[in-house]
Amino acid sequence: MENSISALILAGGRGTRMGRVDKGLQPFRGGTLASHVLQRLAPQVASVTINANRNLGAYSALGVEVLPDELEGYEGPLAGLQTGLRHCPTDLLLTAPCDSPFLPADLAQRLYEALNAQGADLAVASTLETDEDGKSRTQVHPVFCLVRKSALPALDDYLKTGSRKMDGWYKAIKVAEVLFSDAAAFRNINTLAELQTEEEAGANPSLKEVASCLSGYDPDALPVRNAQRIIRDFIQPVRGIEKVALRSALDRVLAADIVSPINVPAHDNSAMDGFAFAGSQLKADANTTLQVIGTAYAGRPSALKPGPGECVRIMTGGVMPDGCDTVLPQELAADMSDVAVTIAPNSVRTGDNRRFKGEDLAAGRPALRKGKVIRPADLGLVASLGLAELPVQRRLRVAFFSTGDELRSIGEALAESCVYDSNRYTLFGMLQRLGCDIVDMGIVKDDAASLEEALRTACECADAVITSGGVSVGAADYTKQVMATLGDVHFWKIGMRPGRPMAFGRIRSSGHSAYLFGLPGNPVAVMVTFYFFARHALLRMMGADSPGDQLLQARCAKAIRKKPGRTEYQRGILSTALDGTREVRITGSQGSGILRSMSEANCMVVLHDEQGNVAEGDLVDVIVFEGLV
Ligand SMILES: Nc1nc2c(c(=O)[nH]1)N[C@H]1C(S)=C(S)[C@@H](COP(=O)(O)OP(=O)(O)OC[C@H]3O[C@@H](n4cnc5c(N)ncnc54)[C@H](O)[C@@H]3O)O[C@H]1N2
Ligand code: MOO
Ligand SMILES: [Mg+2]
Repeated sequence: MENSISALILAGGRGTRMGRVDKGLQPFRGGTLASHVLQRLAPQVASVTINANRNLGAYSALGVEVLPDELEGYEGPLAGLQTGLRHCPTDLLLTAPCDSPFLPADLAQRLYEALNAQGADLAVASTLETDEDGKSRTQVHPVFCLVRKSALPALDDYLKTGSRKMDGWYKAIKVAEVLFSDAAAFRNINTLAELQTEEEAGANPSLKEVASCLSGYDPDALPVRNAQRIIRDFIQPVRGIEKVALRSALDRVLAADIVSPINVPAHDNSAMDGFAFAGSQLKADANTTLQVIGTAYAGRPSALKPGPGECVRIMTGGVMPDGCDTVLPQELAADMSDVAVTIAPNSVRTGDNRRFKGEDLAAGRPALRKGKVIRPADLGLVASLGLAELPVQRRLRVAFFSTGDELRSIGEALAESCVYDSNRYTLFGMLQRLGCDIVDMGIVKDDAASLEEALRTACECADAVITSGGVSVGAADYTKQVMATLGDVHFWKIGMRPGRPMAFGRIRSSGHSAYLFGLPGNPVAVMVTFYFFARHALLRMMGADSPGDQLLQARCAKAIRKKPGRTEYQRGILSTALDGTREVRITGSQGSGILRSMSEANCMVVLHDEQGNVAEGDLVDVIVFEGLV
């Protein structure tokens, strides 16, 4: 379908209601209105063109073709459509105005289906609107349409009559109307005040708005990648920067670019203990003998300036004397004494063994980028710049508790049919490793009042709240009910194993808000949902660059059974086989209550949605638990 449709963004208006500004170029949520429309349309069609009558260069900068109206004088959207159809590279043209950044992700698909089903020339979107007196009526949105290129002659004829009304033209062609359920997706931004309001709302979009960016969002059958995408788009980084002493910055997130105040190294210097000289003196086919005029030590400035036929004895790190560009390591000398050195042909080339000023870090250039999680090498790098402190993002505060009447804490007697609470300990470990400030709220009984109180307290004291248990369909679970009353929370069934049920959203209490991760109760499911959803989200909240999950491939030592249609995270042991290749085997039983499978593992085997059974010897993706840094 996509191949037969190209899209046209209508940006050719005067922007009268916006004070004659160029609407499409108004800044909006980190881009412009037009760039948001482009982002929404591009995945739905083969190519996108913009119809604009001014600032053509600024529109071209979006990387698409820009066409002005062929009719002169800002003649409205039909003039844009005429130009678009004339140049349309496909049989079908989809249009949308430049001020509708929320347009549906399935606009092309739905219009296309209706166009074909009804054998129409044009399919147009409509929605149900409620009047002030409470009555519903259909609102047609003529600028959101899919038109056959073959309708161009009819449009040319209509425009020749002098008429310019979108729907006036419909009399000459066959039109299909398509009812969309989400009226909000078609809203356009007409005034600067509306733009401002939307900009502010955009800082905190609702989960529904974020989820609507994905076509076919179904909370009861959500692929892992879609859940990850919604979480990523919904989460906003927290604000707050502190300055800490260099050593305390380890594992923290850098809050600003660090620009090098100096060159490292500060001077050209020698990489070897040996003799420094001008390489132009080297003879190609005979020995070169140079007189030694003195010694340059590391850290001791010298004014030595060898002339023709001269060199300087130099130590590693010693500043290269004026006029020298080459160092002969002393062990390569054909002959040497305190006063002279002899260099055989081809034992060194001009420029060898010289380290350049600023080759590690150049003054004025960023040495480290904002968002980096500081590692040991970074501490050393910052030290080499002579900086004693670093600006880092404040630590995230994460509150968590376990839910379930069957849970007991360490130290309590284990009554019949009860289990000790292990989830708070795995969560503690995972959060500690991420560098969060932790608020452990213990075990909360499965009754509505206790759960509400716990969620409110957590929300008021933390940036994120993590709970475990009670998100499935069990009869004694109040967790979901209470979560739903406290904010914008969705309950998902994710296409994965373990970790199918999960709650995600944002809760509010007494003017505070916090992101909520309602993880499933099973101990392995808690860890898997933490690693593949909560962890990325928390890193994003911290403002950290997160490269995503780093997958390696390993040969499967034994066949694994796997159903296509869901992502499985099996616990594995990665090792090096006798032939030196990487090999992985599964840690026994993979039940989501078997925490031992996690403890014995050193990696996670990721079996993707589309993957089926894995045969012995097949390559599979794995994520290792521990890295070097
Ligand atoms: N009819 C259905 N039943 C279940 C479904 C389903 O789709 N339909 N999903 C299953 C899956 S998958 C999971 S995971 C669990 C999730 O259930 P809950 O989030 O409601 O969790 P609970 O019922 O409270 O607990 C599940 C299990 O885990 C043990 N648990 C809970 N918390 C802890 C803890 N802190 N430490 C140790 N163990 C804990 C709890 O005792 C239960 O055995 O639902 C399935 N059922
Ligand atoms: O999420 Mo559940 O642990 O898959 O069994
Ligand atoms: Mg349950």
